[in-house]
Amino acid sequence: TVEKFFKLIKNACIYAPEYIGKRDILIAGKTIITIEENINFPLFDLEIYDATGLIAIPGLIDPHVHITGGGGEGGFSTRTPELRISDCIKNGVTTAIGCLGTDGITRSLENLYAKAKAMEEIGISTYIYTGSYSVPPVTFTGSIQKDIILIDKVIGVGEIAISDHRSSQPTFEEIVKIVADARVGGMIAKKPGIVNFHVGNGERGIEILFEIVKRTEIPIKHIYPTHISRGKKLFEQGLEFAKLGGVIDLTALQPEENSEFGFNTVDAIIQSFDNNLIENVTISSDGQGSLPKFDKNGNFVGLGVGSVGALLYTIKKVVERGIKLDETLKIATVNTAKVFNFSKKGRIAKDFDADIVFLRDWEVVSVISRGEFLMKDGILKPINFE
Ligand SMILES: CC(C)C[C@H](NC(=O)C[C@H](N)C(=O)O)C(=O)O
Ligand SMILES: [Zn+2]
Ligand SMILES: [Zn+2]
Repeated sequence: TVEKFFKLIKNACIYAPEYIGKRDILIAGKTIITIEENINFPLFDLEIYDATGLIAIPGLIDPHVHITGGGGEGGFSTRTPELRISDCIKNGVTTAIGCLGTDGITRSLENLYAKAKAMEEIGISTYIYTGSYSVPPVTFTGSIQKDIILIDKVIGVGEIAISDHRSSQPTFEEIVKIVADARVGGMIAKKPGIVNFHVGNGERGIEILFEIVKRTEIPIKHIYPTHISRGKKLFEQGLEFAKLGGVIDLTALQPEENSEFGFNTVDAIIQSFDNNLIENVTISSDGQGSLPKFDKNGNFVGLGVGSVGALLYTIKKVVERGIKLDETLKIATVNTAKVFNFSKKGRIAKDFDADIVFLRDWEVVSVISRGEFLMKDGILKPINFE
């Protein structure tokens, strides 16, 4: 079916993320052109979608996804599967940033780039980090600045591992040069130049990141640490980082994880609200990344694999704890868009990309990405081999 240029969404209950109530939305091509109480355009050859009874939220932005798979920390048979693009659509993720992890040898940046382009061909907006866990980072061109300046999808470096037994044990000098290169490369290419740091369970936590802020002229916005809710002490450090104006990324609670065991991302998000720091918090899924799994007593029981469904699942869990949906949505929409200067993403608003997810009781019913239905009333757009 050929997509109509004009689409009229009728009577959606909109969380933009702020709650604006029942509205009609007119879409032209990839863009939202107006949102009003009642839009009647009988003149145009347009598609009308009746969203009565549905909640509309902005397409979710997932800033850390192992789109070509990751893992391998338990040997070759523990290398995790690459992302199924339909998983993004079914879970309301319309923008994703791809990364490599521990294994920067059998996983390649070229493959990461190709997968990001595949997702884009289907209709998901994608970007990638150059590098992987290790320092010096693996690159396309041999230079971080060249990668950022010459390869359009590269918007920064990540996930660079610190305070982790699997890191390269990078020195301050090595780390600060990566952030410096990301900043200058980003300036020249008009990109955010973000360094996404993987923070492990090590005692040092994000000490080295505070040092960069303290000892150099580099603005804190280039430093974007993730997994910050993996431990209580690290999260407390994270709140201090947020108080300096930094943004901390929390790995979302995975759909099969219960939020009752120990300190977890839902607790961390609630605590961020209580400290009035929610504007400085985002969540990411670590989708297709390997996740150490623990049983109800916290014993390691093997490796799980992250799911992009963790974003919506975490938002639901936070709302069930009493935080309003319009507040909670920020951590996977506008806050994330701000980190990366995505000026047209993260909001249901005039002139923004038409990235809209329709929910009924937390079930994703329909997804529009860049003005195109990728799923309509439960029916997915055909995706090769999926
Ligand atoms: C935050 C915790 C739970 C998961 C986290 N995952 C990764 O960093 C990705 C993984 N190493 C891969 O390369 O696929 C971890 O292992 O620490
Ligand atoms: Zn990681
Ligand atoms: Zn990861």
